[in-house]
Amino acid sequence: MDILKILSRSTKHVNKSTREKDASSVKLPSAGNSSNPQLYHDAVPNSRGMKRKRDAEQDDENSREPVEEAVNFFATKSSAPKSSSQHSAEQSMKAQEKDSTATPANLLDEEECRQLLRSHRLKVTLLPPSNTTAKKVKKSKKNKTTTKPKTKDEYTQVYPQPLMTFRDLRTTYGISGRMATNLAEQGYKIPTEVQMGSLPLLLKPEFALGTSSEEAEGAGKGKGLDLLAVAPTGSGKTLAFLIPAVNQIMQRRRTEKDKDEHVLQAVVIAPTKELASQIVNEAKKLSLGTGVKVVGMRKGLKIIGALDVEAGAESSSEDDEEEEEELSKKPVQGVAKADILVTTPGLLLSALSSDVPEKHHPLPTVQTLVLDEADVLLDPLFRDQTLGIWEACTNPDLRVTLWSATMGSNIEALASSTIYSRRTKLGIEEGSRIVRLVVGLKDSAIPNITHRLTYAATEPGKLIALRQLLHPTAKSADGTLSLRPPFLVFTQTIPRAVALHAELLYDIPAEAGGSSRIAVLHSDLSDSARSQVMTRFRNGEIWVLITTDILSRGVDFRGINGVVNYDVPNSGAAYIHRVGRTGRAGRDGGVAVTLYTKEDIPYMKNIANIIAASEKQAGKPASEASMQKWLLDALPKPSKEEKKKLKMYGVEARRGGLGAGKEGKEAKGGKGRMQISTKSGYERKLENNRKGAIQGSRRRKQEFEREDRIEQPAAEDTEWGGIDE
Ligand SMILES: Nc1ncnc2c1ncn2[C@@H]1O[C@H](COP(=O)(O)OP(=O)(O)OP(=O)(O)O)[C@@H](O)[C@H]1O
Repeated sequence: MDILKILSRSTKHVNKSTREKDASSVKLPSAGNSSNPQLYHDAVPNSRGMKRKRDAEQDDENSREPVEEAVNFFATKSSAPKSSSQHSAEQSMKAQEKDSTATPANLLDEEECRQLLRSHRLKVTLLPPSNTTAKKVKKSKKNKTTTKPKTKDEYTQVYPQPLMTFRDLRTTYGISGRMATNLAEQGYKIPTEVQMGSLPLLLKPEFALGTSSEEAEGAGKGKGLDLLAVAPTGSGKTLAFLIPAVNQIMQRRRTEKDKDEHVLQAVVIAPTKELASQIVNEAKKLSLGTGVKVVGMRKGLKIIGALDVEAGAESSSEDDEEEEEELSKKPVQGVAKADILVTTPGLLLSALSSDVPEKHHPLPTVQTLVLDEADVLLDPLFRDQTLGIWEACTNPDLRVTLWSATMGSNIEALASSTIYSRRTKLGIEEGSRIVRLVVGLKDSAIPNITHRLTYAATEPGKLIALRQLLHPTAKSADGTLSLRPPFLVFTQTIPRAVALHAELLYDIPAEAGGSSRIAVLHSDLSDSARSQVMTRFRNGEIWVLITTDILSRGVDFRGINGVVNYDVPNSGAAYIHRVGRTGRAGRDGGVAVTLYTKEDIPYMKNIANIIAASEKQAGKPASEASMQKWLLDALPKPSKEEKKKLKMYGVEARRGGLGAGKEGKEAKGGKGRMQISTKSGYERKLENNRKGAIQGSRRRKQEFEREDRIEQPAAEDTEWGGIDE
């Protein structure tokens, strides 16, 4: 099944010709248009006739931007005419291929930057320089009210130099030749919007902000900047934070005597092991041959570079050696001598815990702290752990970058108050500026996904609907709907994921791989089982992966065709992240199906609004919108309390296994497997084998009849017909 190989995100370098050959053989829809990973190319006229326009329905702060009348903010990349930026990116790419003599890019004037950033829907603002934010947040805690840090109007918009091509990283921003080669070998040519906006700022802030307003001072004068970046799912945020991290380490090495010593300089935190291990792979590919060492945190790993909290003395290299020697006698523990450490918050914090209660070993050498999926990391579930690590980073030159496709104003407020209060604690008088970068419509799904809401009267009805997606040849209530594998199915709880897996286990006939094609992944599985499932899914051995929100964030399966929300997500943000597992890096054709019953109706408004906004972004005419206005208007608006409850506990009827009501309640909190079928698993297996045999015999007959006319492919190359459209 070579079509499924594109799921892989391996650590191997891919030879260009092989990659092109693979890509051309790929027929999957979401592997379609990926020649340009950018999402937006709004046309920007040359005339300077500015006019303020406010879109009443776009109640996001992006709508406050002055926009030029001719800019079509809802144009899709396919329908929008090629903008100057797109032309220049393509031209630069061609020039890069032809001409290897590198000259630095010219500094664009502010108006040019403004136009380019606008055409890619990039908005960059400086957060207020004072510590007003911190004060307000503290006050709000006391009064138990939520206060926004400052009004949006008080943020200052700036227009940094955009990155037009990856070649400029070498010629203008000074990354090493080896890293530039690694990027080229991975096939990266045109930067995505978030890379376009953030890389100049993080690599050379003084250059990037050189032509910008006076407000940019400070950030541009050697104090650097901290960054909050909000950019769509699958838009390349990983590279955007890894390139500056690796570059900073290489710069230090160039100037230091002991070039080969590994000093922990960057920590990347991600909420799940799966995401952390994916980031490790990406970082390794990027730093291949640079001498930069990337380590993924594991249980029992001791961090070299952490100070002893009681002794308060910095570990000398002698101490390190003794420590290492000591630890080498204990096989359970390892020692992380790394330049970059990638970790989940709990793992690192427990490695830093000391005998002094509430005190952690500090990490004084860390100068870059990256929070990937920052809104989750600063959400109550992980907040204390993340802030604990942040506090342990005591280096006065620490720069923090926060990344996500969704970031509420409460998270922004918490991030900036933490930056300011940390400064006060460390006695840093004047620090870096906090920059916020937003790509596209904030908190919206990417515009190239097709969304479907499918109503089922009852819980078993959802199972029928899911089977119809699996077997679209069967008579379907929605005949237009079909989903090609591979796809992900999200449930609300672990018991429901387990039960659904058991229910569907024998749905794929043995001749197509049978039960091995369907798998389940959740946090109750062992680490090795989880990573095995991930590998099999990436290799295309698994076609349908049933999971919980554990895979909703950050995980990148390149060729995934669809996402099924078997259970509605617990929040609008959860919807955006779940469906964002498809249609990545600008690929078209991803489908997101959400099944719902009457129990879910009170919570559908949020999702419906996101779908409507995303379709509007994609330029879909109202007549073709999957969210018809009458449905949007008819859905009840959940109260704040209901939203909070939903986020914390999910839909009540689904807190247990597949059965609702009493059955569900019994399974609440339990890990038991529940089934809604009246037949035993064995009976269902026999029945499915029988069905598979009948289907197989029918197909063999058809194939036999066709044999005279066409050349028959080898048996192992044929796909199981049940899943095809
Ligand atoms: N400039 C680029 N050109 C082509 N592909 C790219 C580019 N940058 C990143 N990609 C690819 O895009 C995919 C998504 O990237 P990444 O996982 O970093 O997205 P993300 O923004 O972190 O998404 P999420 O919000 O879901 O975590 C990856 O397969 C990556 O290799």
